[in-house]
Amino acid sequence: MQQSLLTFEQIYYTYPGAKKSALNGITLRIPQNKRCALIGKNGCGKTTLFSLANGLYKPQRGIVSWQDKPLQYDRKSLMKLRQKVGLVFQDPEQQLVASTVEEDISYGLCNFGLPIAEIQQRVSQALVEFELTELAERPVHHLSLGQKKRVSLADVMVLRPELLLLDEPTAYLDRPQSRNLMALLKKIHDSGTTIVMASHDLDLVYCWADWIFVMDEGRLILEGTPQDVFSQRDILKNLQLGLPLIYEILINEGLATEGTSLERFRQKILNIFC
Ligand SMILES: Nc1ncnc2c1ncn2[C@@H]1O[C@H](COP(=O)(O)OP(=O)(O)OP(=O)(O)O)[C@@H](O)[C@H]1O
Repeated sequence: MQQSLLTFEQIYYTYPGAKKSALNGITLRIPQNKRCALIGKNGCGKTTLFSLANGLYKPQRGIVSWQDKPLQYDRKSLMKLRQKVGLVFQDPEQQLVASTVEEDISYGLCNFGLPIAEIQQRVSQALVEFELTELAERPVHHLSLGQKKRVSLADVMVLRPELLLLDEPTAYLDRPQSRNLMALLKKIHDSGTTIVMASHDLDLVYCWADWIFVMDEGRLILEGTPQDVFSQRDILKNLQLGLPLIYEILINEGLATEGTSLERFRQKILNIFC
């Protein structure tokens, strides 16, 4: 059986003062080394689940475990967890804290108390990897949104997490920036990092993910390979999610049939776009 990195078991979470719970007994296992996508309507609980994954919130009921060990919520344990589970928020403004790009990338490493030489080495490497060297001295509030998103990803990746959670990473990015981001994610995944991406872009999800979770009203409704999930048209229609346009064209136009020929098309598209 595939090893799980992070496990949510029967998780319930209600925001303070809210009438309805955001998570309603969700059980979900994040498999190691996969490119996972989390999809679902606005407000179904994706961001909340991410916030529980790195201990930002604590469930009122249920257990979140890292490699089968229940999370501990004391400061030291949470620091350790956040080195392993990196969360990149949808809005980079929520993440950027320092005045310059270089300082921002070093912020987390300083918090973790790493030796200065190692901090400098990791920051220089991140500046190169994320093509931020020319922006190193720039104030973060002078950057474009796409540049801010790149910095927020660098902030997290510099800590070398084993699991990377990305909330709507391509939201507001233009096409070239989205493609650059996907190229970066490929490198990150190839280096052994498990990725979970919450996204409303079903075409991107269809091409990129090798495992998909479908949520609704704080629960997991479906999970599986892109083929497994998108062949469940009726369930997806009831959830008002629809299908990826690429998938619909391939099937409706008779260009591919569900099964191996469809998977071949998917792999081809993946090679072109991601
Ligand atoms: N800080 C908060 N206080 C109270 N309720 C909240 C808060 N944040 C989210 N919620 C509610 O919790 C539910 C789940 O929200 P969440 O942001 O997790 O959904 P989501 O799937 O990420 O949505 P989206 O696709 O729009 O980003 C929603 O009903 C939302 O209104």
